[in-house]
Amino acid sequence: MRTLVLVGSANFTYTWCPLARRPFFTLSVRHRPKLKFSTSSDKACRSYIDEECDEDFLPWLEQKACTKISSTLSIGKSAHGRALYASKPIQAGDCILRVPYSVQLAPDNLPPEICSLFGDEVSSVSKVALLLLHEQKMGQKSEWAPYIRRLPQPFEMHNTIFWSDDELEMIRQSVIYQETIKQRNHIEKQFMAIKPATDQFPQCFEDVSLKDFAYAHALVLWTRTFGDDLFLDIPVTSRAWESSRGVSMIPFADFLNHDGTSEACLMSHEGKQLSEVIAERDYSPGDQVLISYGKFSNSSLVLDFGFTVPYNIYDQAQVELNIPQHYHLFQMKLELLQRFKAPAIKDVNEFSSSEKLFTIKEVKFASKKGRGIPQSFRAFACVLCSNAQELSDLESEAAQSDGRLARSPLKNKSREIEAHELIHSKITEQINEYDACIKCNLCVGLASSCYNFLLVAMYSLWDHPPLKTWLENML
Ligand SMILES: C[S@@+](CC[C@H](N)C(=O)[O-])C[C@H]1O[C@@H](n2cnc3c(N)ncnc32)[C@H](O)[C@@H]1O
Repeated sequence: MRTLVLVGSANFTYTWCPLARRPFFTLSVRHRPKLKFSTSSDKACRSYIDEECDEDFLPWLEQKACTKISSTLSIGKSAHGRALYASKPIQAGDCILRVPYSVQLAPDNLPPEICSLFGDEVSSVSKVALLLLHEQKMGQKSEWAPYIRRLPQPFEMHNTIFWSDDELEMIRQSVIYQETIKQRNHIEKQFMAIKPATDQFPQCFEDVSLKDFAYAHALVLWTRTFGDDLFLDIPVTSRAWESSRGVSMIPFADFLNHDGTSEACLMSHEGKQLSEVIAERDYSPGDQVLISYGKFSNSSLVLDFGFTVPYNIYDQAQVELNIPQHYHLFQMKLELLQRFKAPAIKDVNEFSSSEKLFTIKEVKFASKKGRGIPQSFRAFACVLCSNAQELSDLESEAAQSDGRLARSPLKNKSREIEAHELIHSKITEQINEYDACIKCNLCVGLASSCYNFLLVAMYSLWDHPPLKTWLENML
């Protein structure tokens, strides 16, 4: 088994925008934590505290909000940057923080005279990104200065859009590569769309380059839609969450780090006009409080947040299966697959869907839950391996049942085995590609997590009883 290494710890460079490097948030001075070496009994649980941040940030925010935001959390330093720690005992069910909408940064905070110049093509993410740039330009005069100067510096962000071309080359065979290129193109288009408006306000946006905008945009990002009154705030990238006001940055709450296994998350109450976190377990003073940003695979995490986690239960891999033109009965197979297309299954980690791209994810052995090898993947392979008579049998069987191909095992067992051998060879091919990445010793975290879930997916084939012995011999 391979060792997992966090991608976020690698030393990435920024070569996407060939522009002069300068700090994005010029106000930003990330202070080293002043560690307390108290002789009192609270020494152990206060040594993590970031005094500079803890002593003035929350009082400033509470004064601005005219309400208490948290009485049980302190701002501290962790291996993953700033973090929130329990400063008092917390019990499961306690509300640990409440941030009113009035102190969240949303598109409607942007001056209306600027906002009115934007067309529909300018996303709310871009508007919040511009708001950050605007506040940054105002420096100490900004009413958000204490927040703005604590936002990460470019060198602290490892989202794949900031990877160099060489670094991206290492993940060329992964979907993250295409998604990264898509994100870069999207940001460039958004930058072109806002430019005519920002050019009219040189006092606010003079010298704002594509690179500056890209960093601000990466701090905010993609939107999702939610229900009515109470809903989950899903972070749309490293610091922003979505609410009815659109994408918003939620000061203080955005010091919370991610644990994919945590049940706690940031929730928004439309009625109460606030976002809050309820503790899902007890905490002792000094414990770091983590929430889940969502059910994200490592691919999603590295793309949108710039980090991966060592063992990610939401990891999945996408494997492509094509019908080569020279294949026996090519046209017939193509038509059959198009006519009986499996319904698209979408989830938060699926970047792009194609009838030829199949998502495989980990299955739970004991309960036999989980999707493992998707039925549509097996069906595709069955069609590829079938002769004319078998294709016609598959067609009438699908027409008579729920319209899905190859729902039951093929009558010809050796044909079924052949289909699974095809799946096996495709997965092996992909494992070998990732293996090449691992050997290059640069993209270890990402590649090895893909390797693990591909292996697990192969094990899921064991659920097909006739193939169990064959697979046992193979593995
Ligand atoms: C919402 S912010 C959390 C506060 C952040 N640590 C800070 O210094 O301000 C999200 C960022 O924190 C870092 N982060 C959060 N959870 C992490 C984890 N489990 N592993 C590594 N980095 C993490 C990543 O850089 C991520 O983009």
